[in-house]
Amino acid sequence: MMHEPTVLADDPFDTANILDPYPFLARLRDAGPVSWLETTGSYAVAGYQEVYEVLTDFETYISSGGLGPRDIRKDSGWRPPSILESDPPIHTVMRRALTGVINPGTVRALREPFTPPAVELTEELARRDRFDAVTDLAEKYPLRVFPDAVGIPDEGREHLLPYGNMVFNAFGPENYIFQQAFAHGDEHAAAVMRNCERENLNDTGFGARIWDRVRDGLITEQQATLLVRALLSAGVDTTVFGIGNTLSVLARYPEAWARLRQNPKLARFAVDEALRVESPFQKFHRTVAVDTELGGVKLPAGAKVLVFIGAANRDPRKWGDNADEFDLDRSASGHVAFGMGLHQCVGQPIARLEMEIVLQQLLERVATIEPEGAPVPILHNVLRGFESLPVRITAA
Ligand SMILES: O=C(O)c1ccc(-n2ccnc2)cc1
Repeated sequence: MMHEPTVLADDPFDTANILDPYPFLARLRDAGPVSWLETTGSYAVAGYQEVYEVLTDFETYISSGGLGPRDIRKDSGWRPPSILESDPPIHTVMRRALTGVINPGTVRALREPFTPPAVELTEELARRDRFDAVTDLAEKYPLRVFPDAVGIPDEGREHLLPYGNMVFNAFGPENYIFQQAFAHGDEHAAAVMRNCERENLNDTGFGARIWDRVRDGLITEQQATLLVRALLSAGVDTTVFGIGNTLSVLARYPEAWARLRQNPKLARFAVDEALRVESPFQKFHRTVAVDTELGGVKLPAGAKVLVFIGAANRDPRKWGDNADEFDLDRSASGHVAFGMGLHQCVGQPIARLEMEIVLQQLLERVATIEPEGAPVPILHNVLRGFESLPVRITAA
């Protein structure tokens, strides 16, 4: 039988709930399958089962309304819609172009060029007894390897992180975090957009391969530009936080670190379990396409649904009573840190490769790692990560 959603006055985008999200997320899961958030004027799903349902039913919960609180079909967003803000059939063509370029086969070849920068960075850090795992490593490594993989010029790379910060904060409300991210937005956007044009891309990177699909007649020139923009929008911040979050978790589990040093092949499982516990991409919206019901609650067409990835990844009904804990023996498969279904992250082979390489190189050179003081969480509307993560280490 149908019932009203639980109404919550909590603001998921206020400072307290951003800096320490998990108590609020537990309350949200316990409030019922679907809640109504008065502060954002959207429904909310935080349980694994309901999040899985929303992500996989892409015809009821659509993406062309945008991932933010506003329906960009009505008042067009701040830029042309991306693959992320598209539904079939437009999405199908763009996704096919991207999976032809980025897939486990093409990404496997990146292990060779992606490894030396991780060796350099970790060798330098292992000579110290303390460092900041975010500013000294997580923020540096992706910028050493990913722009070259896309094939963009050297100049202008300093705009990549700030631009990604804008893009992701735009999936939240236009609060002061959003305003700060957009402070020099035009400059960042112009620099990034220049590097999406074919003439500014080299002939060997992912960018050129995407433009090849224009020549094949699969996508238009504008779609090629938007796909390269997607890579540059998403390919840096997400992996910076993925690396930082993985290290923030592992630094708190010394026995897991010791086991990983004995068996570095477990790095892949450690990355998945860390992404489940501290998901970089915490939340985003979907838009209800047709009147529907979920968890006994009626959802009218046009409504926005805030999908709490980070809450689903810690749902005790899915993961058990120690869901908030890192457990190297848990199978984290099925976690939704990379989404699920039609829009599941096409960049995940690259993200996984970067996180595994950094972790494996650090494991080789660092015998023990532990937090040195409290990490500083970043104030961000939808990403979970740290501005600073001071650690103390002993060299191997
Ligand atoms: O086209 C864009 O702007 C865009 C595309 C993809 C992402 N994304 C988010 C998480 N993984 C990828 C973000 C932005």
